[in-house]
Amino acid sequence: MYPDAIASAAARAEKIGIRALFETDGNRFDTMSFAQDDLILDLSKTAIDGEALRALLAFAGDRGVEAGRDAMFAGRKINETEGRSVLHPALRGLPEDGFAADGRKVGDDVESVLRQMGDFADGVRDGGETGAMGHAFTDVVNIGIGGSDLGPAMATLALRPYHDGPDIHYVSNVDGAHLSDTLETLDPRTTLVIVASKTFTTIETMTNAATARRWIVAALGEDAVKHHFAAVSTALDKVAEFGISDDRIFGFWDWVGGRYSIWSAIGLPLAIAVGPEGFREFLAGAREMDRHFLSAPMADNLPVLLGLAGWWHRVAMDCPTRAIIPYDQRLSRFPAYLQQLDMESNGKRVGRDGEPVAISGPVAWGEPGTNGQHAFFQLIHQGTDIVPVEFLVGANAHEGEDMRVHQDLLLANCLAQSAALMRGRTLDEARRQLLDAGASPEEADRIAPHRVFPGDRPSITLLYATLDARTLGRLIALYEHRVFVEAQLFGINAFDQWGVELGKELAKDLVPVVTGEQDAGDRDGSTRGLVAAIQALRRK
Ligand SMILES: O=P(O)(O)OC[C@H]1O[C@](O)(CO)[C@@H](O)[C@@H]1O
Repeated sequence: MYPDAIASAAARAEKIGIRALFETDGNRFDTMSFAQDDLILDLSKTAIDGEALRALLAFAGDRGVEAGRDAMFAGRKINETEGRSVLHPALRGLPEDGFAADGRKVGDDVESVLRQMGDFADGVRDGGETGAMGHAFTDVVNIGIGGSDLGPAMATLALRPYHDGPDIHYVSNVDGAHLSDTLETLDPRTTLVIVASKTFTTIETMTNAATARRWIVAALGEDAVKHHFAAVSTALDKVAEFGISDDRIFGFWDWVGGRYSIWSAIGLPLAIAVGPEGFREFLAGAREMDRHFLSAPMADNLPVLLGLAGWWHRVAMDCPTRAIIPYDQRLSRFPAYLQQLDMESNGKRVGRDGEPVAISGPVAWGEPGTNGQHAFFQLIHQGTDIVPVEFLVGANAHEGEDMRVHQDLLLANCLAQSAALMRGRTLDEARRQLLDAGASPEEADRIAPHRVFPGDRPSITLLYATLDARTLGRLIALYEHRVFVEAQLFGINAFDQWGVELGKELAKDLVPVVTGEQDAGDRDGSTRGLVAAIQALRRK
């Protein structure tokens, strides 16, 4: 499945452990941390040693990571099951980058939508764009799901210190509670609704959009729809049917995957929040990472190294999950965003050739630190499964000097967690500590095993100066490319998502059963039983 050199590096890693690597080389950070400008990737607290890294880099070469990357940037149709190019980097490119799909340059189209977004965002922000009764917009509701929600919602929260536009609300769930709880607080006269859907067919989004439309029409009349709605989609014909006026329709292209679309017009709510210039800085940050991915040698290339470390933990170390723990409250939606990016991309059971793969991408999960410490870190430190942790932390906070203690504590906690995971606490150390605290030898023997931390638990730290638009752009692009690198190593297509289809089909089929128009027929016994129970409970 993978070269002997990696297998022997993995066996050596199991035997030696991470703590011993630091004992033999106290300067390990110097050789195992890497940087793109002020963004630092620390791999030193993994079991990857120099030899393992060389073997992994050679494996990346064998798996055609560079060739695959070049094919993606050249606009080749690497999403073979959907017959599409994968060109999200073009959305943050400059004209001189020369991105092209189907042999046609795309830079002018991208720039023209960006200008349209910028003009509209400025209008919403300065009151030039108004509602049907001439009021400026105080609130924007983005209706979308998956890639049409998670990216802009995560980024709007992340860039809160730069948010000087109207309030932005995100509604994704078809559960009526989501829309109802949001609209309840808003005034239709001052609310703009953005319907964001690549396909403009997603049932959750279309249902929420129709309800929001009724809310606007009930308050302001049918004619208000054209003033209070905007749409982002690749399906311009379907948007027009909804009654949205042409100048409020923002297009993008089939070479942009939903979970890679934050850089497109899907980012419109973010542009309204932080302004078009802030949005351009965000794009520029991502482009910086693209250029780094394209030009840095493999051995210094952050997306390649992060991808190799991810693959190493998943395959060579056999860890089924990874935790993403931002020590940055404003990145609290980053783990959820990465779940779609990572698992919708690399959760595949067959490779590009249609043959089963032995292992695909890991489960990604997480919560911000320090909250996670008081919830699930117990398992990460002492449970029987190894969970590689990815810490993200900024050296600087946006809060003033009077709150400096918060950032100091945050940083100290982040560093403490990765150090504790790496070094652990031996039985002897635990026993000694108990004795020093006054325990009797019998008591120390009894309690010490519970206070042992095995250590040698891997973590990766991503350190940045400050969470601003440029850095957020770099971080997201880094993870996008990491997912791509891992897909190359697994041999799978990261850009389709057939695994979401079956549930959608069955849900459509079950609607008349739930409404009682059809009976459950010959569906499975559990579904029949649950439908009967729902109907009984609904009558109560
Ligand atoms: O933007 P759309 O077309 O509404 O799709 C929303 C999401 O649904 C999915 O297709 C999966 O259900 C995602 O890939 C996508 O981001």
